[in-house]
Amino acid sequence: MKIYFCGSIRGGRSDQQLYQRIVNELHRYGSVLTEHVLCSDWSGEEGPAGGDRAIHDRDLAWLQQSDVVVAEVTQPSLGVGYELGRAADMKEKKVLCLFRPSSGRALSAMIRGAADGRRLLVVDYSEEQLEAVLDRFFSSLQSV
Ligand SMILES: O=c1[nH]c(=O)n([C@H]2C[C@H](O)[C@@H](COP(=O)(O)O)O2)cc1CO
Repeated sequence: MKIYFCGSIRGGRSDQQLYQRIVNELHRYGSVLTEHVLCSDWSGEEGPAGGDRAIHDRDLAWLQQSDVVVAEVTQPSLGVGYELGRAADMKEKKVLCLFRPSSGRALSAMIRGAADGRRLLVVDYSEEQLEAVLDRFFSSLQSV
């Protein structure tokens, strides 16, 4: 299973340690195409030659190839919102958005309002529930 993980980079890195935990968990279910989201530099990766254009084109190709998309959406990020919008337009792409209400933020209506309970899910969770939430999501894929 190819998993495309989305998390904020230039949108802000305050959840970086949580992204690490999520990616570690995701390894139990498949290969994670976007490990570089864990990069420590807020401005993004050192980057492939070709700069932002190359990052965009490479990521969209990975998004196409992926079986599922898992996004941590608590830290608002233009890039993550864009990836989710593109994924929503890809037929039969399963998308899980993870949001922590304890952040005190309100998730964009354009993400929460896109949830259809089937192909695109938004799950409100707390960090202690992470493993159980992922387990439920990936088990539900097997039963499809
Ligand atoms: O260097 C990068 N590499 C990269 O793959 N991305 C992608 C993956 C992340 O899920 C998302 C983060 O977007 P943003 O940087 O706008 O927060 O965009 C974003 C950047 C920097 O914008």
